[in-house]
Amino acid sequence: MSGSLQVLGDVSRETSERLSAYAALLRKWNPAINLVARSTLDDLETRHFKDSAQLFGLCPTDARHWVDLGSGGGFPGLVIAILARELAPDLHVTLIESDQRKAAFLRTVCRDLGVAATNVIDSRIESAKPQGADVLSARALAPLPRLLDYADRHLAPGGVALFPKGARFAEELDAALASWRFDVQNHPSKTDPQAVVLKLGGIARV
Ligand SMILES: C[S@@+](CC[C@H](N)C(=O)[O-])C[C@H]1O[C@@H](n2cnc3c(N)ncnc32)[C@H](O)[C@@H]1O
Repeated sequence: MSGSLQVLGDVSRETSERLSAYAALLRKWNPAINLVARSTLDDLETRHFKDSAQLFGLCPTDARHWVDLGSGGGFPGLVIAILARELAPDLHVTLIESDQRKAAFLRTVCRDLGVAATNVIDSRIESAKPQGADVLSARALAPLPRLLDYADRHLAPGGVALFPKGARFAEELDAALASWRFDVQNHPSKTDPQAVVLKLGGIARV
């Protein structure tokens, strides 16, 4: 992994080495448990690492608990945890992933890379204890209305949700507004011209 994640500016050599070690473990485990689509392995850095890292810049400075839902191979949550180790040492990261083999992978990466302030919950989002997150993220998990049900369970009052979405994000926002009200900012994706990162606050049922 290059020392500059571009979307973030420079990271230290130690962080860059941790990200590279994570990428190596991902390549090793991927054939067995399909952590990311094989077609994306040639472009891991942009498709997964930079795509995840861009969310870090949207994190409120006073956030203490970031919860990533349906983390899969660790995107975006585990990239955030690795960056936080250097850039936001007071930020604790929780990864919720119900697939036991993927959860085992996430724990292995955290242990091998010394990413200590990270907790992996290997249960379903719907049954995990409410997390009181300051920041909630989920990539490629569910349509926005379902993500808002999850936010209702796991977000603290005043917390924000960061949801990367594709070109049809406006339709998802319309569908969600039938049952929810929220403030929304659309941040153009730094890795995909069709995509956005939705930043939602003030989430409440209509
Ligand atoms: C399409 S993958 C996306 C993984 C990752 N966020 C990414 O962008 O690469 C969705 C992941 O969410 C997990 N998942 C789906 N529904 C879940 C639920 N209700 N509770 C916990 N994990 C769930 C799946 O096991 C899978 O690993």
